[in-house]
Amino acid sequence: MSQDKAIEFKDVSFRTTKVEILRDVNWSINRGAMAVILGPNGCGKTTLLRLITGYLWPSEGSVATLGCELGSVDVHSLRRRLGIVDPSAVALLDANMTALDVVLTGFFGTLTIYFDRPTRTQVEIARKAMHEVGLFEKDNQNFQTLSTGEQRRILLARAMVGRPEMLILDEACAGLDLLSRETLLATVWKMHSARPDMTLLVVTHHIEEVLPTATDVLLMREGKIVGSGSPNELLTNEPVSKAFGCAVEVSRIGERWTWSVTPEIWEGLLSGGKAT
Ligand SMILES: Nc1ncnc2c1ncn2[C@@H]1O[C@H](COP(=O)(O)OP(=O)(O)OP(=O)(O)O)[C@@H](O)[C@H]1O
Repeated sequence: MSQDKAIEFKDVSFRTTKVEILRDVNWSINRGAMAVILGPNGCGKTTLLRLITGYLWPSEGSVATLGCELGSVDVHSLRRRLGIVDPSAVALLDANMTALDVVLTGFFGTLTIYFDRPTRTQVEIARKAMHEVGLFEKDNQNFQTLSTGEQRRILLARAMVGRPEMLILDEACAGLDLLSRETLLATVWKMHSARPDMTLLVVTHHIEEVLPTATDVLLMREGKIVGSGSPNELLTNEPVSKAFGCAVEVSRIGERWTWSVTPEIWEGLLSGGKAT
């Protein structure tokens, strides 16, 4: 285990009593990295994240997050060093909160603000975070009435108030239109540029969400690593097609990646046959 590493998986397998979900995962990223875990539905991304955040325990091997090995660390104090943007949390938030209240819950790791009394300094920090995500003037608006794109940026501000050493985006762009997605990505990119020591981990199944300055990519399929390396090495037709189980054309346009699938493989997809 190295203190320079933000994440370190060594020979990790994870299984329930019935199924093996991850097998032989060896992967590490340095602190300050901008990393992406990319893979299709069901490849094990959420399970990897639960191991990183200490909600699950490896069946074999070891997992270290921010230099702390699971098993020899208080996971609650570890989680305070992480900022997590998880859109599925929206459904769990107290419905009566303003946007500012939601940002303030980031200090307490809670889903409501009514049992906590934020200090004046915390309110100031929360307002600054709202400013940084471009939503300063929405402080008093009920969170549930914000657009989905605005809600995501508020969740980002919530994740940032505790000055996390690692920011984790868990499918943070899911359900966003192009402009909302790009606004969120641009905000995250700017935040990371202003905090080069902060590690950024983006978990996604969309190649378009790989940021221009990403340093590391982990490609997953069916609980196993298809490849890990730099975006230039990994984001090419062969490894991406292997990970996603169909023939994909990957293109780099400027500093971004995009992909497409030609209708020639549709027949194979519809008949449940070969799609590659
Ligand atoms: N508790 C469990 N019991 C049985 N199978 C499980 C359990 N948890 C996850 N799985 C299975 O493990 C595989 C990986 O699940 P996981 O949620 O990690 O994938 P994912 O890559 O995050 O998927 P998605 O992108 O759809 O969220 C899936 O096939 C899932 O059905």
